[in-house]
Formats: sequence, structure tokens, C-alpha cells
Amino acid sequence: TTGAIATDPEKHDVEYLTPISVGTPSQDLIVDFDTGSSDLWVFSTEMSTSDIKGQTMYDPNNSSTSEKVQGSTWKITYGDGSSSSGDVYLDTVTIGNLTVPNQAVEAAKKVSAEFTDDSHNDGLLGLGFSAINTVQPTPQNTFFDNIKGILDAPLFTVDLKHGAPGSFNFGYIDPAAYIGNISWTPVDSSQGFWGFTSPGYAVGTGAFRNHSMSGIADTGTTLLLLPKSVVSAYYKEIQGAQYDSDQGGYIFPCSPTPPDFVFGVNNGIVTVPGDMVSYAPADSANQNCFGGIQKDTGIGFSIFGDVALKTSFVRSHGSIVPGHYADCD
Ligand SMILES: Cc1cc(CN)n(C)n1
Repeated sequence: TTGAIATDPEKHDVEYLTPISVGTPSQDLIVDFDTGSSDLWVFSTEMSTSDIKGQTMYDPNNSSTSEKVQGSTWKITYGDGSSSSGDVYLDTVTIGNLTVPNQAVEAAKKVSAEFTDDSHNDGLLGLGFSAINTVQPTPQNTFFDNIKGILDAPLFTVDLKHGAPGSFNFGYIDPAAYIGNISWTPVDSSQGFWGFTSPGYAVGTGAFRNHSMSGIADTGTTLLLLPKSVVSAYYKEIQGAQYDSDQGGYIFPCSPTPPDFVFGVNNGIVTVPGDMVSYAPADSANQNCFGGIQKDTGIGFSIFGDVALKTSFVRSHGSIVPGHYADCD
């Protein structure tokens, strides 16, 4: 079996939203597929209406196939400080043509303001490793771990695009999705993430600089967060770039287009085009842009978020041998 589902960027590619169906009869929700976490949680009828602003809610009482996991709860906090919590049902979940009949669906009872204010997003579907699922007392499997056994190959691919629909594919590698060679790199899943170490970077057409950067491929984070030494070396090449503590990041004149940022993936490279480093206007006059590359200070590792992923075709290979993570243009 294989499967594919389209994913659409919100404004400024801040997140990518993907349709799923839950329950019987099916309840259609649109959620954020997040390779940086491992809980499938959704807005639900168990929430206080003051925490809901337009989202679609999962109603387990309206599903003949929902089954409450008695005594189980979940609570999650993300790197951006957002959080949510609730209780747990087993129910049928379908993504495209792929169905898991007894997927753990974590019904929210509470969500933080970031989620309440994100009116188009009905929840998250974690594609990280099940080891970091937050359900207590018994952690639950991700959709990918539940479906992996019936896929033609135990892998999924991520193809995010700038301002255009992309896709998550399960169980196959679409040869039409990329040109050139695939560069594979070993995955360090010891922290529950799709971790890898990039060997270095280059600025614009400059020479490649060997500089190990260990981080995670994270579709749920918008920007590319790297060691502060690398980030300052990059912005040093942009006339007028500066760190603006009010905005919490580097900003720079939107024109001229900044230099490309290149990072290594094993023996290959990924190029973030300069016009994608200009992430969004930083001020009303549209003179300065907020950078898509920022510091990873305080996280403990780098985060290769959407700014890094939308420029390439990324593949996560969840085989039983140490997984492979591949990346290519
Ligand atoms: C909601 C959400 C997901 C992620 C990345 N895993 N962040 C930083 N915020």
C-alpha cells in the first residue's frame, strides 16, 4: 500500500495544513503534520467554547467507532511555548487512501492562545518517533508507526513548497518529485526526533565551511534555527542586517535579495534561495524583512524547519535498521 495527501501553506508559509478524516461517519479536520512531535491531537467538543475560534472539533460522541481509553490523558508543550492537553480515544483515522482503524486520537480539553488564535488549524498530527508521545500512563503510536507495516516501504516523504501546495507521501518515493541524486544521511532518533548532523554551510557563492550542525527535520517549525555563530556569519554578509531584540530576530533591508544559504546533508547540499531567507516584512513600511534563518539559542539543537525543507524534497525512512533521512533538491 502507498498513500499521498496534499498539504497547503498558510500565509507566509508559517505552517502547512493537511486534511484528515476521523471517526464514523467521518469527521473532516485540517491539521498540522509535525515531524517534530508525536501526538495526534485535535480540537474537540470537550473544550470550553472560549478556547475555540472557528476550528472544527472532533466529537467522539458522534462517532460509532470511538472508544475512550479509560484513565489516559495527554499534555504537550512545543518549542514555541504553545501547549495543549486532554484525554484519549481510539478511532478510525484516514489520510488520503490510508486508514488506521484504531489510531489514538487525543481530544483536547484545553489549548493555549496560540492554537485558539490559529483559526484554520484543527490540531496536530505527529510524525516524530512514538517514544516521545505524551499519553500517560501508556504512550500511543503515531499514525506512521501504525500504518508503516502495510506500506510498500517503511518511509514517508515530505515535499513542502513556497506558497504552493505540496505533499506528504507514504510508502513510496515519487521519482517525479525530484531531480538529481538523493543524499541519504543517518538518523539519530535517540531524542524521538528525525535528527541528523549537517557537515557545514556556505553563504551565497562562498566556499563551503565545515561546521557540524546537529538538528532535527521539523515540519512543524516555520523557520531555520541554527547555531548563533553560523547565523551571525550569514547576516554579516548582508548590508544593514541587525539583530532586533524587540522583534526577537535578525532583520535586514528587504532589497536587494540576500545571498542564498547552503547547508550540507551528508555528501549533498540544500540551497535556501535568498528570496526565501526574506521570510516576511518586518515593518509596515515594508522596508525591512524578518529573516527566515534565526538562532537556535536555548533549544539545545538546530531546527531545520519549513524554510529549510520547502526548498528540497525530504524523505524520512523509518525502517527497522537505523533509519535513513534523505534530502535532495
Ligand atoms: C505547534 C508547534 C509545533 C512545533 C514544532 N514541533 N512548534 C514549534 N510549535
